[in-house]
Amino acid sequence: MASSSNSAVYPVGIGAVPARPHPRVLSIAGSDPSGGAGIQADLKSIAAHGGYGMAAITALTAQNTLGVSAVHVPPVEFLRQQLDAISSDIDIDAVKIGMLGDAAVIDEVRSWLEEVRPAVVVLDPVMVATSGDRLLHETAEASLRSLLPLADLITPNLPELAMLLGEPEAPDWATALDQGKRLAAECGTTVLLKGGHLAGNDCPDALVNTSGLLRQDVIEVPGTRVDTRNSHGTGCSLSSALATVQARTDDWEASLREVKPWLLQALATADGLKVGKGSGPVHHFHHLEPALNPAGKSGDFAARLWAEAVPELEAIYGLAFIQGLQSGRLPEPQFNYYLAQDAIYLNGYSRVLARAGALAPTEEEQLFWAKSSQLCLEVESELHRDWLSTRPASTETGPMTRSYVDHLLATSASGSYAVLLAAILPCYWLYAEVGQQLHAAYVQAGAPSDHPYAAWLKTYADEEFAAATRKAIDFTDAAAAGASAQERKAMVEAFAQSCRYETAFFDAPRLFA
Ligand SMILES: Nc1ncnc2c1ncn2[C@@H]1O[C@H](COP(=O)(O)OP(=O)(O)OP(=O)(O)O)[C@@H](O)[C@H]1O
Ligand SMILES: Cc1ncc(COP(=O)(O)O)c(N)n1
Repeated sequence: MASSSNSAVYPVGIGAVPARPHPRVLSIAGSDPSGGAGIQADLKSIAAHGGYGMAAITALTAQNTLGVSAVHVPPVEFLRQQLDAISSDIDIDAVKIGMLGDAAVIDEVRSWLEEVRPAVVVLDPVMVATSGDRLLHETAEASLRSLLPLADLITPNLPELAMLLGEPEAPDWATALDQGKRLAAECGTTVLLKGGHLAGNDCPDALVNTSGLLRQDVIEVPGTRVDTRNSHGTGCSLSSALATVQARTDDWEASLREVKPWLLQALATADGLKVGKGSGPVHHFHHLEPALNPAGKSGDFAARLWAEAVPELEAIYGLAFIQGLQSGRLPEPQFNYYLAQDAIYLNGYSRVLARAGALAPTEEEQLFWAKSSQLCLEVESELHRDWLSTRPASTETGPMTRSYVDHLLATSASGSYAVLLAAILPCYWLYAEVGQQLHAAYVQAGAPSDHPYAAWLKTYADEEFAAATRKAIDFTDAAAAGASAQERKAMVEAFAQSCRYETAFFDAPRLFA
């Protein structure tokens, strides 16, 4: 199933930075011995994105998940020795700058940056920790402002943004965007606005640059707020991940679209780490566990279904269609066939989702399925408008599409909400998994702009779709909890059948295009 948004076609930036599969990324930041923020978070985040991490320590903190109890800033001469030791030997592809502590440290970093001029510089203007403890001396705020023009990207949270402009904190996102534009124009750089400090369910981020460097002045990437207190170090993790991915893609938008879903999943899985009594760290390496495997978070039943899905997932990765899509060698008629069949499928799927809405036991679920049903139709018309209007492809329903939709319709006629959800789920779950994998592989390969399916592959990093998938999993799990033994057996069968159709659907272009 095609993802719900994000399918705009945009060019990959062609800049001076060559694509590098394993960027050498230096973090210049403070140490958090409890491992959640500072250089410790940066090194994990860089490694999680395939970079080679290095660290020059500006300050030592004594802190844990409850707060900072002491800060020690070593002599700046020693910081300079660390920086020189690295840059005299190693080519640095990207630098992330975090806690600086005081004005002398800022001056030293500025003088080193002016000499070495790394290709990518991301500056996270760390001032106050989540716990409320100061990490930058008050007298150093003016020095920090003067460092901003040396960065390619600045990543302030809303209080930091306000401080850098000398204005009150933005009460809403629209004001924050306005402040971001002014800061970007003032410093001649790109600003990443972060929505973590907003009230409400949304956690958007936005790249802002008013000089024409981006596709448009403001590029917003939406995000749903994860309900967790374990968000220590999100800012550090985000900025170092962006530095790493940017060294590979040379495209801030592509970098943010890759990093944001990763960060949301790191937050969504943070509670499982069980570190400390306060605001614990995020899970940087959640993707080493099956990305959406709910074994920890959801109930046993979803885990059991997942066990059914794994062999199908492996079969999908082995398909010539998927490999061709990834390598770019997929014959175009097959791609066109796939898109046309996807549009037909989505029309049928939308009817089945509407039926789930009709059977749903709670208003929350009813609303979710009704909205999903509508979204399917929107994606169907988007496919026709943006992708199929210029491509020759048959509009006839292919045999696999027909069989898959017939299976879903038959299940929806059974009247069991639980069994219907089990049949619906693979389209979300497998698509989200395959999409994430294909997108990651594309970015890992340096996001080549001459890849014939680049625009399509970019649509796969869709956090909204990943969030909807998690919801669909949770609803299925809850439905299983209230189902009879017989229904649960039927659920496993319906789920397994849909998984097989998912594989067949991806294989159909090879056979029928
Ligand atoms: N609860 C949450 N759910 C989803 N995303 C979040 C949440 N909290 C923060 N984020 C995201 O994390 C990133 C960091 O945002 P935030 O505004 O919290 O920055 P910060 O204050 O510098 O981070 P830190 O908490 O490390 O100090 C952004 O991408 C933001 O959208
Ligand atoms: C060394 C260091 N650097 C940065 C932060 C900010 O992270 P957070 O705002 O999540 O506490 C921190 N607490 N410690």
